[in-house]
Amino acid sequence: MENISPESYAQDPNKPVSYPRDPNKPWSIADFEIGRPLGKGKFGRVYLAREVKSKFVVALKVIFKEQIEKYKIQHQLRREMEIQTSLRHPNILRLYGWFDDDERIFLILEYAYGGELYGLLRKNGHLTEQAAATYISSLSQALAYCHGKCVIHRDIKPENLLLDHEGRLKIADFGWSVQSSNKRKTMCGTLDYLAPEMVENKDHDYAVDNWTLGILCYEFLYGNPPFEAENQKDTFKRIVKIDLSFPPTPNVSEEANNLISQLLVKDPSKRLSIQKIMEHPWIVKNADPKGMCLN
Ligand SMILES: CCc1cccc(CC)c1NC(=O)n1cc2c(c1)/C(=N\C(=O)c1ccc(N3CCN(C)CC3)cc1)N=N2
Repeated sequence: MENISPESYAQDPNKPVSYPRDPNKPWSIADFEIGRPLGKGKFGRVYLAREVKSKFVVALKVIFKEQIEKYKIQHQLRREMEIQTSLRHPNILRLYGWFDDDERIFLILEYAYGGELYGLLRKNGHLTEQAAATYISSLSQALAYCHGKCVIHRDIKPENLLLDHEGRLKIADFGWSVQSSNKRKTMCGTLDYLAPEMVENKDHDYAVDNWTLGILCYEFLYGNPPFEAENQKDTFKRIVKIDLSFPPTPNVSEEANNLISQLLVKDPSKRLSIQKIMEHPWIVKNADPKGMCLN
């Protein structure tokens, strides 16, 4: 199923199936034609797939049950599925449903044609201020929506950000997200993106996602995360010290650095709120209101 017709990308991610389906009949692998592998993570692989009857294109994430047992991620996976199924936002990848067989669990995910934002960042080295501001604005809107539903993502990094066929950002992989009631203390995500209160294993709340927006904005514009170091220990030290510097870079404005400096603040209560991010002059001036960014 290699060359899927481009018009199928125009499929509406919120209307996955257009024919009446027996809600009690669970999906099975027989309902899908499997295409090329799209990517692989620690716990599974993702394949391009198409639902046979409706021809609706999806991404099918396959996770082996023995891996779930081996890494003891039952709770994390269940939380990811409950959270991502319940979220409906243009910048959050849809989880339409799931099914399983003896060995595997299958997640039926929205297909993001553009692939990982990470790929774009690596290819171009850095993003334009327009692209960076558009993605930070989209992320802010998605996070405002999540925080409104008491969900903290906690693991926003370029590898978990996908692009659809119109260059619209989609947050994927809610594997580390939590309902904010139970503030977990487990370390999660690579250190580069962790806020001080997380690396210092303190209680953390929504403001960790605001911190991460600062990290991402810096990385989008400068091509690497701000506290990158030779090893985790040094990254750790740089984060807790807020050892932040802006190399003089053409095409990166002072307003961008101003926004980043108001997010990478040690005291979580002093970080710019999501609302204030969306009203920041650099965002207002550079972000595409439709959230689309065809580089
Ligand atoms: C198992 C894989 C995995 C592990 C961990 C976290 C995540 C979330 C990102 C994932 N991926 C995941 O869940 N994914 C859910 C997905 C998904 C991944 C996806 N698309 C792609 O991965 C993709 C990759 C390259 C692509 N290209 C076409 C255009 N070319 C110019 C470049 C290549 C086009 C699409 N759509 N829904």
